[in-house]
Amino acid sequence: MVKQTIQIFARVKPPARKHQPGIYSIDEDEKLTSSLEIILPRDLADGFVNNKREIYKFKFQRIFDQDAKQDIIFEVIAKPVAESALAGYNGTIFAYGQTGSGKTFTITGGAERYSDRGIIPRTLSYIFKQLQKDSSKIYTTHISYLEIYNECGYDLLDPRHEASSLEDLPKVTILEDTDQNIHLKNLSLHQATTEEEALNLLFLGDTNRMIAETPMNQASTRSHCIFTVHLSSKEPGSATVRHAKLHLVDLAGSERVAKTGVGGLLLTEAKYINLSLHYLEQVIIALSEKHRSHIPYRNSMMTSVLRDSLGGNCMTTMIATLSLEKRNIDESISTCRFAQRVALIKNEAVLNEEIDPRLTIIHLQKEIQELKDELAIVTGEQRTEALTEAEILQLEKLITSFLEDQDPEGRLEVGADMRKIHHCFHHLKKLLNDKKIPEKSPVSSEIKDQECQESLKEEEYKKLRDLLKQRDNEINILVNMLKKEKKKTQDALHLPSADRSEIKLPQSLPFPRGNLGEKTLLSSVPIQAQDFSTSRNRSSLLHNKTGMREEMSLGRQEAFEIFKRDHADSVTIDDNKQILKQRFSEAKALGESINEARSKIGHLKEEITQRSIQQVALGISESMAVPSVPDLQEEKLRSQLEEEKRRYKTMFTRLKALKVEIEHLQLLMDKAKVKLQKEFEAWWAEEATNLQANSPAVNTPGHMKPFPHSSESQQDRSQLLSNKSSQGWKVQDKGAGRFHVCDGNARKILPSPCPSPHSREQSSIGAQPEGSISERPVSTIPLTGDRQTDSDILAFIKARQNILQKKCLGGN
Ligand SMILES: Nc1ncnc2c1ncn2[C@@H]1O[C@H](COP(=O)(O)OP(=O)(O)OP(=O)(O)O)[C@@H](O)[C@H]1O
Repeated sequence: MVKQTIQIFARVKPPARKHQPGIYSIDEDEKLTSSLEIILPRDLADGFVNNKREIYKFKFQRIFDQDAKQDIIFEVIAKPVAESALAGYNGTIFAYGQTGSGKTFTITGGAERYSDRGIIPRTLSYIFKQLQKDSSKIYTTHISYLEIYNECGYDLLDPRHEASSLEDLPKVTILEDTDQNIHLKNLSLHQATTEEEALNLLFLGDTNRMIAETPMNQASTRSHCIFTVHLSSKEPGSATVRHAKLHLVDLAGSERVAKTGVGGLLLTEAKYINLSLHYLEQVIIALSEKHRSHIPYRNSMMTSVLRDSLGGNCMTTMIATLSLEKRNIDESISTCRFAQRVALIKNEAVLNEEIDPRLTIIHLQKEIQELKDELAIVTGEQRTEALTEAEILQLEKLITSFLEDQDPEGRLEVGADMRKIHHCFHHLKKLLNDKKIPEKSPVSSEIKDQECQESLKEEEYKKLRDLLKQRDNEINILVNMLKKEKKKTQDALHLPSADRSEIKLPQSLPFPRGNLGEKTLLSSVPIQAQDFSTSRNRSSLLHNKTGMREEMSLGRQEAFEIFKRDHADSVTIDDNKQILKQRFSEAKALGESINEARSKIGHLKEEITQRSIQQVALGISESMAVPSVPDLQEEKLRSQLEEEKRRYKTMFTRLKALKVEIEHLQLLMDKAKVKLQKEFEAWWAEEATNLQANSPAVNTPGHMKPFPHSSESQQDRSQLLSNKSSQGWKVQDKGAGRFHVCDGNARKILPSPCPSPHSREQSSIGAQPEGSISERPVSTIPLTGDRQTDSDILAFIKARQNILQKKCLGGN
């Protein structure tokens, strides 16, 4: 059992703008703890005489200032917890702080750089590396990802749904058994056998979380998320299984409702969050008070789920995230106060061991059989019929292996069958006698002579056999040499290409099939154009998750292209693309070097073997003894071989690290794509609604006739799609479901490149000089009367026009 108080750490977020100096200071001098001093500037508004406290001092295990990087946070905070989880103890790391103070950044990581990955991906990476190293145990790893929003739990790892809102995800409920253990109904557990699989699960959960959030529900801010790694370990053959859970928790923003000044749904949410954080605080207060018998865990879902982490069987660590800007001072002080209380809580972590029921059953069955056999001997209920041939053969085999067994403790297991026991004794007696008779019995001279002659014959026979063996070897060596010479001649004479490629291709690859190694090493196709198999999975996941239509209408596609190009995140995406390209080419180059090293190793090995064969051949032809130590040349070859192996290993390790980095970058890019798509869809829907509102002709029920599928109308449609001239469009009611589209209306729905209100305003005003487009010829555009299709058609026109306008402006 390990008794430990909850460890508390603080992390200060870098300010958005340079903040006022002297707001806080960190004192690292004190042994084992650091202290944070928050200095509250005296406000003249409070009058000259005020007794408001000015300096607040808080102690933490360690305080990470603004420049602390993610790797240090992992090393100091998360690694020890991950280590104890691997040893079989439950662990929890939770981040607490106001909105925007860096909780998600610390727990999950930033979305821009690989180096920004947070505690979860780094912990997964660490755990899987350790599992690979430890072959003394059998490990199984499962992942779950729970989101708690407004006191309801949701399973973020539900693969069946195309979640477009949180309510689409399965609801998780709490069940309590008679021993007061908490069980989460509907929370799925997914086995992850590799780091990659675990990261994909994290990605799936984060994507579900992102997609399910709407502007009214910024889930990341208003929900609690618990990512859990469930580890089980067992020594081979042992019936004892150890279970450990590692919770990585991103709590909702801790700000007070009064300060946020919200109403409506947001107020309800804020109340829930505040309520659940209030209950968390109550639990913590109760735990920090001595002699409190009742701890109000059941008041909220979060405290119920984290019951073991707070005052229970768990090694728990809290990270107080602080945004120490002047306007956030009050919130920061309350976060620190909360942390000070948390630091008083003592947990008692125990190893969670249980006996594997399957193994227990096997043991019990064996015991029952042994007892039955014993009983049969005691009661004399023995079988009397003779042993069969097969049984005798089996027994003799058992006896032979028993006699050959070097283990003095080894047992001859024949069960409680008296017939078998008797047979074993007889057989052993026979063996013993057969061995002893020649030693003990008087030997006649005649027999001795005979034996002597026999042993002479034996010797001669042995000599001849050795000679034959030697000749065989010589023949083999010569045949091999001949083969090699023949091959060389064939190579020189240009073998057919298929044979050559066979020789060139490496026999084995640094990575299993379908992985980076294969593609990097073997293909001549540029590496950028390729994708990992996992990434293919991800992209289908992306489609599933966004509900992205496989084929967008042309107009929508064009609008999306413009939207994407001008989106604020496009710089990050482009940067990441560049980094990804670099990493790909580095991986490709490394793959090639690895291949070279591999073939060099092969050549060196072959040269060494060749040399040895030559030595042997020389020895045979000149009747010389083969030297027992390698000559200088061979030694040189061997040291070159060692050097090449070292180089290979270094490159291989780097390639593995690159693979992980590439996959992470791909995840980041996929996430950015999902976000972009989501924002585009929202913007598109909004524009379509505006368009419907601004286009009375389309709204008038009398004109909403379905689009007739006549050849004429199809011609109109194809005319629209094939019209590549720079025309403006305006919608005019022409009756019978037909509309004229010209510039006036179309300009109202121009896709704004960036969905900010400011840019939308700009786009609705239009950058085109007045009259330059509206004077252009009016064309007939057939609208279908279907809201979605019509807005697609109109948006297509607008997107085209936007491009044309840009072209015009560029031309001017
Ligand atoms: N230590 C840091 N270094 C660099 N950027 C950071 C750091 N901490 C936070 N940020 C950035 O600050 C912004 C807000 O951080 P984050 O989303 O992690 O806050 P949060 O506390 O999780 O907020 P919420 O409660 O809304 O979820 C993000 O853009 C993040 O990248």
